[in-house]
Amino acid sequence: METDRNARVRLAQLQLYVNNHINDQYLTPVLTVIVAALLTTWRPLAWVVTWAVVELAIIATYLTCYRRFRAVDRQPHEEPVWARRIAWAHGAHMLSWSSIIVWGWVPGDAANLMFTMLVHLGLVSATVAMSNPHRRLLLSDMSIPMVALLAPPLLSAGAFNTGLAMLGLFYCALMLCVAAKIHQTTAEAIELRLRNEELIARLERQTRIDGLTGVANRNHLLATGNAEIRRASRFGHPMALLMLDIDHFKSINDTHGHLVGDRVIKAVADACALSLRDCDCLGRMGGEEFVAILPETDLGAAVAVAERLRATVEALRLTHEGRPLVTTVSVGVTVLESASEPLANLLSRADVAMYRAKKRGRNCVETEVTSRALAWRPQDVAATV
Ligand SMILES: Nc1nc2c(ncn2[C@@H]2O[C@H](COP(=O)(O)OP(=O)(O)OP(=O)(O)O)[C@@H](O)[C@H]2O)c(=O)[nH]1
Repeated sequence: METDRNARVRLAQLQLYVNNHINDQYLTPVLTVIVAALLTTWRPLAWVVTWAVVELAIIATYLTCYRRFRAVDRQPHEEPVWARRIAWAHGAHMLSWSSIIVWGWVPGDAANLMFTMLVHLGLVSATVAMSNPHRRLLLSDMSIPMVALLAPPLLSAGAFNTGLAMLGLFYCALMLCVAAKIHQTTAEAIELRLRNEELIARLERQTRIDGLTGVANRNHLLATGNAEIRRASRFGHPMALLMLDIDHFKSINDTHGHLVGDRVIKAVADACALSLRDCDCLGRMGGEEFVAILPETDLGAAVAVAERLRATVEALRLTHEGRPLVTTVSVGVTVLESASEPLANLLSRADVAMYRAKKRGRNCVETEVTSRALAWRPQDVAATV
């Protein structure tokens, strides 16, 4: 979990880095042209044009890499791969700019030296400002312009050049401290955000899920039921509702204790949830009573589902201390009978049916529909909406 969160923090740092750099598409081509124009003062036009063309191609490559990164659904374990790709793509850009030193610098020409140093001061500053979120990228981006900033004055003798090298060194040290601080702050902020997101997701889950069984709780079940009624009414589709109650549950509690009773409730919920479709919603109404909302299901299909659930629970072979726990359910079935019918009506009909099943001897399925159900056809609604 902790390793996963670390990978997610680094992934978020990569995201920040890419977001920071995505506007390079407007800035870097313009800067390339301006710097190239200035370089023509010292170097032959053909060299400068070649450099500018190569640099523009490198910019296009790393921007493509960023766009891909933003377009895909990234998983935490892929972070090192993306970090490497992005570091290479942007590192090439930094190398290209730093190459100005190799061929653009004219030894002994102070104005030219100041120009190349200024370019690299700018690169180091921008790198700190934009690359700080991610250690790997900071390294790949910063080390090249830093070397390029310090190398030229060091290569020339004299107090002036030594002074410039010292200044450059001081500036780089300062920027490294600033980068470390920003890195720490952003990492903390990202980690806090991720923890908050996890917490919110857990809280949201808790408001929907029944703590004992893991199926929907009463509130979520009722909300889903109402939403499914609206959808079924709007499109004129059928919808069914089942009510399941564990038989003689009180005697399980009384004989084996509440903890065993809880285990039985959980086992029944698990078995029923596994037997339903993904689009169905199984919820615990309370105690040992469950309700299943079945979208796109007419009465015949709903009875078949109810029978399947009943048989599934009957087939459970639960034991406690070597003794079998006989577990069965009685199921009441009903369907949506008219457009926008209140959920309470369906619950009440399913309840009536379920109690009829109890009276019939339990471990069976009963249905309850009123005569209006026979008159109402789903397609009538579809034709009028
Ligand atoms: N272990 C446990 N027991 C619960 C829970 N909620 C309700 N109960 C108990 O479940 C029992 C339900 O019993 P009754 O409603 O009388 O029904 P029954 O014994 O299942 O009998 P029939 O429904 O008529 O088959 C009661 O004793 C409740 O205290 C729970 O979350 N865990």
